[in-house]
Amino acid sequence: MSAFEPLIRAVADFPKPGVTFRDVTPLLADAGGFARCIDALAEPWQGSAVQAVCGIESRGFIFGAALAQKLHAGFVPLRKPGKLPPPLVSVDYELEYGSDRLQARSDALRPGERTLIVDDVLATGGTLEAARSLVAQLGAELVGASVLIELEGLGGRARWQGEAPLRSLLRY
Ligand SMILES: O=P(O)(O)OC[C@H]1O[C@H](OP(=O)(O)OP(=O)(O)O)[C@H](O)[C@@H]1O
Ligand SMILES: Nc1ncnc2[nH]cnc12
Repeated sequence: MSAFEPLIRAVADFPKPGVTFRDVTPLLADAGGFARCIDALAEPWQGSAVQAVCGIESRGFIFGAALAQKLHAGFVPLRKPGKLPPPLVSVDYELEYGSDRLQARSDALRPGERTLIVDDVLATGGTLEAARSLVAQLGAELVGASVLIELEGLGGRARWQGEAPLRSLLRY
């Protein structure tokens, strides 16, 4: 078991019956655990010359911003609708419990900018695939994606398209 796995709380039947919610707030509240988690997320990308980290609203902002600092990269928020002013690029996607839209400023990434996508959880993979599509629309170079938690039963990895590696620290 990893050092920070005990800091993730499993909550049955949240936010709806049948879903086991993986709550990362105890991990965030633990200074040492959170620091070790960011170190572990950063480790595979240390030699990859990452220039921008895209974090997905909202829990992906927390891990993505800390990871961007660790990798000496900029941070780009990929946001839910109605949060960013135009001009924007947008992608619609399906969630484990609903549907949503992800947006970025149309000049958020430079063409060819070496970009890493970060989120807390990979479930059905719709969110991460939407983020990949936004990065492609912006003309950046996708280095890869990292998530803290991969829910293996939900098929998210199979939806991930292209050559860029997808890494997860914990799998359930
Ligand atoms: O792989 P998927 O099935 O697409 O699901 C994963 C996404 O679901 C959660 O986000 P949520 O929309 O609940 O937002 P939050 O981070 O604001 O809580 C999680 O933070 C991921 O972004
Ligand atoms: N089971 C889950 N736990 C936490 N975040 C999630 N996002 C999508 N599915 C989730």
